[in-house]
Parts: sequence; structure tokens; C-alpha cells
Amino acid sequence: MTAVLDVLGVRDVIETRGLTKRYRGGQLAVDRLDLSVPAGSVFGFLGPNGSGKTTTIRMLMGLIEPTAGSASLLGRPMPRAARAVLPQVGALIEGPALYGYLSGRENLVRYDSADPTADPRTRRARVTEALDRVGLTAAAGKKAKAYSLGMKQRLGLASALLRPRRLLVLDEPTNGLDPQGMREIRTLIRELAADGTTVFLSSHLLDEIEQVCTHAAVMAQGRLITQGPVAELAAGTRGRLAVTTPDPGEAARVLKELGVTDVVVAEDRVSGELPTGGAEPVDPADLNAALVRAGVRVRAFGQERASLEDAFVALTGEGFDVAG
Ligand SMILES: Nc1ncnc2c1ncn2[C@@H]1O[C@H](COP(=O)(O)OP(=O)(O)OP(=O)(O)O)[C@@H](O)[C@H]1O
Repeated sequence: MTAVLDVLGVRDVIETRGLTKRYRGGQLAVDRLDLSVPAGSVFGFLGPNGSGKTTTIRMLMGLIEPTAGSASLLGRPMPRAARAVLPQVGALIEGPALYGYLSGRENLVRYDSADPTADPRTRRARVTEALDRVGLTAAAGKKAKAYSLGMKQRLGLASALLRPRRLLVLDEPTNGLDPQGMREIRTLIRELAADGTTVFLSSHLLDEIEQVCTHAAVMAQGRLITQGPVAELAAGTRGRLAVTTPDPGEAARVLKELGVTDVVVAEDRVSGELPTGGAEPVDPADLNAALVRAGVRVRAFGQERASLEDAFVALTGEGFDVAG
């Protein structure tokens, strides 16, 4: 596979080495994090609440100093190169600061005017384009306080898109949105990525990461558990064994005897976890043969596709609080 290079030849647009943050109260929020975010990826930064995602993002953006380790954005060290790098990075962190009494358009004009590096001559055109990009053209004249949460979030994204960006950093961009609002933001993220922008987004929602991300890193208690292409993360985990049979009771008994754990019977379907212990990995074909030998009539036999959730549970030994 050829590695995608960013326009200026940067392979990893975000890279951290041993990045650590211990807050003054002694809380170790991020613990020796080595993160590699490839150019062109939609990178999901996944972890339950309190696992250190926001703290990491704040260090990446130069908002707080790491206790130890280093971080680079677009190949330049942070926070040292913040001035040169940050204009090329759009960020949406902790919700957009909006003025409710101003319209969506006026909010963007005000935001852009506060940026000394933004060109006032192109302001109007850039604001119009950003509103169009996030689908707020029709609502541009409405006061922001009349916006739904999803529209406010889209306006926040528009403020991150007032100039061309090589990287977008979004902290929980769909948090608090209803399903429709979530869909809109996810579609927008996919479109931005299709235009070549690398998108780094944090989320505590596994299915969100599976739906929009090409790559992911999984955090738990300040530590990186794993990272890589989403397809590979899930593929590294074995899915559950699933047998369809008119003899489910007998099938469950035989499978348990052969070391299958967490056996669940639902009508004519019996599922369970393949045995992991022992020197030799268990070949599912042997389990099938044993079922048949025991007189169990097997209609279908297979392994379910492992999800990122299976991978998370296998890696951390913990359940994932999907509802957050
Ligand atoms: N300013 C702070 N001072 C002390 N401790 C903090 C501070 N900010 C965060 N923490 C602690 O650091 C840990 C990581 O928090 P962080 O906000 O980075 O996690 P998160 O994964 O982003 O979770 P959430 O989605 O809830 O924000 C938590 O235990 C949190 O209580």
C-alpha cells in the first residue's frame, strides 16, 4: 500500500511521542501517548468519558503544556510552532462560542474579524462559502439563538472552515445532537475528508467511529490501547461462533463441553466465544465435526464479523458504555 502524503509531504499530520499530562491535583490524564495520524485519514479518537481525549487535544492545539513527551502537528513541533501551524488547522473544541443575538452570517464575520491573519478583503466571500459548505445558506440571516443544536454545531464547523485547512480537529462533534443532527455532521465530515482534509475527531461512540472513520485509536484511562485502520482493528479480534440448528439445547451442551464460553441460545441459534486457552488454537472446523458426531443437525455454522466493540472489549477486558 502506498502511504498517502500530505500536500507538503507530511506522512503523519499528528504525531506524539511519550505525550504525558499530569494535572496539578496529581491526576495522570494522559500517560505516555504515541499517536500517529496518517495524512488523508478520518481518524477516530475513541474512549469512554474521562479517558484523556480532551486533554490530548488541548495539548495538540498548544492550549496546555504537556508534563512530558512531545507532539507535532503537520510535521512541526507544538506548542513551539503554533503560530505557523494553527492557521492551517481548523478546530472545534468544547462547542462553538456563539453570539445568540447575531445571525449565523454575522457570527462568522465577527469570528473572522478577530483573526489577525485573515484577509478582510475576502471575508464576505469566505463566509458565504463556509455557510454553503455546512448547508446553512438558507438560515444564514437567522439569529443564532434560534438555531437548533445541530445548526449551532454546523455553524461552529463553518467557523473552522473559513480558510482552507489541511487538518480539522473536532472534539466530540456530535455530542448532544439528535440522530438527525448526528447524521448531518457525519455526512459533512465524510465530504470534508473526500476533499482531502485530514479529520481527527474524538468520540465516545463506537458505532460513530465505525461509520465515519478510516483509522482509530482507542484510549482507556489515559493510555493508548491500540491504533490503526478501523478494518484491521476489528479483524484482529475473532467474532463469536454462531450455529443455526434445530437441536439448540444439545448443540449448546456439546459446545460448552468443548470449551466454548458465554454460550447463548436464542431459538434455533446458538452463539458463543471460541476457546482461547491451550497451546493450539481451536479450529472452528473441529467444533463443527464434533457437533455432527454428537448427532446435532447443523444448518449453518460460522463466525460473526467482529466489531470494533468486540475489539475494545477483547483489548481492555471491559465493556464499552456505548450510551456514554
Ligand atoms: N483541568 C483539570 N484538572 C484536573 N484534572 C482534570 C482536568 N481536566 C481533566 N481532568 C481529569 O483528567 C482525566 C481525563 O479527562 P479528559 O477530559 O481529558 O477525558 P475525556 O476522555 O476527554 O473525557 P470527556 O469526554 O469526559 O471530556 C479525567 O480523570 C479528568 O477528571
